[in-house]
Amino acid sequence: SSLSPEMLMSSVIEAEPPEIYLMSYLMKPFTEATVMTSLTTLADKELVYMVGWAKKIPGFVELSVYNQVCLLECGWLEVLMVGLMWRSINHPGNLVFASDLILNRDDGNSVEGLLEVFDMLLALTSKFRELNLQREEYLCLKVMVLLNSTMFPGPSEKQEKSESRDNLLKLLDAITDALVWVISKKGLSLQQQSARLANLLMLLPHIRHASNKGIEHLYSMKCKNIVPLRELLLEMLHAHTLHFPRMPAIT
Ligand SMILES: Cc1cc(O)cc2c1CC(c1ccc(O)cc1)=C2c1ccccc1
Repeated sequence: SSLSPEMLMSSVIEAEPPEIYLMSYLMKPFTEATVMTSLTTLADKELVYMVGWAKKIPGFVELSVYNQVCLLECGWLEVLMVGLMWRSINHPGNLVFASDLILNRDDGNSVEGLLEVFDMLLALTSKFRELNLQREEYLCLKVMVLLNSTMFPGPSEKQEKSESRDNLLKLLDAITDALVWVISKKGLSLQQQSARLANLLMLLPHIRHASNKGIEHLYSMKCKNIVPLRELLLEMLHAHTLHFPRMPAIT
């Protein structure tokens, strides 16, 4: 079923989760524990919405459950960070985790090791701003980081064609076509369109790098027992510490 870029785009716009609030006022001065606990509380709420969001991406639920789980376990922090950077795009120097949880660079100093990752996120957000990233481009990138978060083993010498892997490749092509279509609507020359596509795609390795640094840092926080991670987050974090993709006991 060939999905047109317009149809995929309208489904992705529809799928967007509502704005999340922290709903518990973070007292200054921030401590390691209060900052990390606030981020954890917020992320926990966002992760629940993220599963529903993913399932509204046309074709996602047609993937094998194993592939759906792998993509979410591998890409969840990249997806959260793309959303964070979008919310922060018009707030230079700040990270708008939520409208009631806005942290600046100095707040990153309150948690050991956090400043390094904050600076990556602030630099990436500045790049989004410089590029004048549009909402539909942002929505495509967010779907892309999820679908591109892990490679599935290609057809080895065995002839079995994993249908789910092919479906994922089709989905990646569809979201790429949607991004190309969104960029083509801006009236740029063909050369400028391909340059813009390249500029947007060149952000993906940096988003992955920030996510990997974030996972590392979050894991260090967990080991120091600074932040009470709820079971969902523990599972998501645990998946990154295992070797990917792990074979589940049951699919
Ligand atoms: C930079 C950094 C370092 C770190 O150790 C942890 C996190 C982050 C960012 C971040 C985050 C949270 C919500 C968002 O919407 C977007 C990013 C988290 C975080 C914290 C707890 C649970 C899950 C994720």
